[in-house]
Amino acid sequence: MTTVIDNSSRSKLWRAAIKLPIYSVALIPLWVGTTVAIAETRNFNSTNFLIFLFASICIQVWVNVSNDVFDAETGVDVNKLHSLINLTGKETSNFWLWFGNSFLIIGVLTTSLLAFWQKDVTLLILVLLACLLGYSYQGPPFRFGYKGIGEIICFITYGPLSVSAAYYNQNPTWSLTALAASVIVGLVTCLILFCSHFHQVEDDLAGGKYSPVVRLGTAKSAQVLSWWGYGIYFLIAVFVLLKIFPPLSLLSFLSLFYALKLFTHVNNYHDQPNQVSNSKFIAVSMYLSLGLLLGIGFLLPSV
Ligand SMILES: C/C(=C\COP(=O)(O)OP(=O)(O)O)CCC[C@H](C)CCC[C@H](C)CCCC(C)C
Ligand SMILES: O=C(O)C1=CC(=O)c2ccccc2C1=O
Repeated sequence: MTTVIDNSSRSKLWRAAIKLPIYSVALIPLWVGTTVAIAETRNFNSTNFLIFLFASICIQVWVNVSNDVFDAETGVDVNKLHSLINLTGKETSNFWLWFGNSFLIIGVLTTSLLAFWQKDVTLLILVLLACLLGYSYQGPPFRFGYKGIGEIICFITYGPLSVSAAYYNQNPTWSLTALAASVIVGLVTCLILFCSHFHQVEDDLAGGKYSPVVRLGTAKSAQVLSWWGYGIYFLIAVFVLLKIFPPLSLLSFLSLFYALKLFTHVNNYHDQPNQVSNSKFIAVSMYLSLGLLLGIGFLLPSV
């Protein structure tokens, strides 16, 4: 059977393929790491911030484009109409691979330039480590995301590695507050990835991808999601009690509005792919509001 796609559906598919909301994962670690550094040093290097933001966005383009290329090879994306490869044809795979790789090269070169100016390779090492782990999530021969350990990689890369890199880019040393904040950012980022698996169980199983949701089943995964989410707020409260975070970090609790919406939605529709497919975007709203408010909580006491 041939699926006929009209122009307006096609432009919707292209918008979905570009995944604009997902680019928040390149912004929030940078925002949180930078606000902790500003709170501790009362200095802000806007040039370093903007250059690293540019590098992070380039690297995120590579993550997204190469994911579609690698997933087309295993067949897990056969029903994902907004995969770049399904939109433009299998023969364009090599083009997209190199399109993505050029963004990776630009991102790494830009980070190298920053490291060169700072006369310190730490930033570059952190970013290279994140990229290597990012590749191992989706690229051959590793494809760790297919083995159900993608969430761990996601936590390390978008949490401790990215937030520490952003902090180090402003203040070349280590900080307990930045490390604690990176744990929070990492845990919320994994929550987005976890939510993205609910509607893909059938295709993932067929393509040999054993995501945590495939392994646990959707009902148990929905419960895990709620515990995981509440655990994040509990951890923020613990960091405040231990005085690692300022009391104003509790502003991030306002994001509970999206968190509760997410937990209810996924618990109601975990086994209905059409209904649960938007949970990833509710998770992005929770992530964005939590991350932005956490950063504001760090900044306000130093204003
Ligand atoms: C592409 C990713 C998830 C989507 O995967 P999946 O194929 O399961 O879902 P779809 O079928 O819906 O597409 C993201 C994977 C991210 C990876 C675990 C880690 C990447 C790390 C980056 C290189 C870190 C960037 C650091 C920068 C911000 C300094
Ligand atoms: O396309 C996706 O589903 C995701 C892409 C992506 O880059 C990312 C990064 C960090 C956490 C989750 C996700 C996705 O879910």
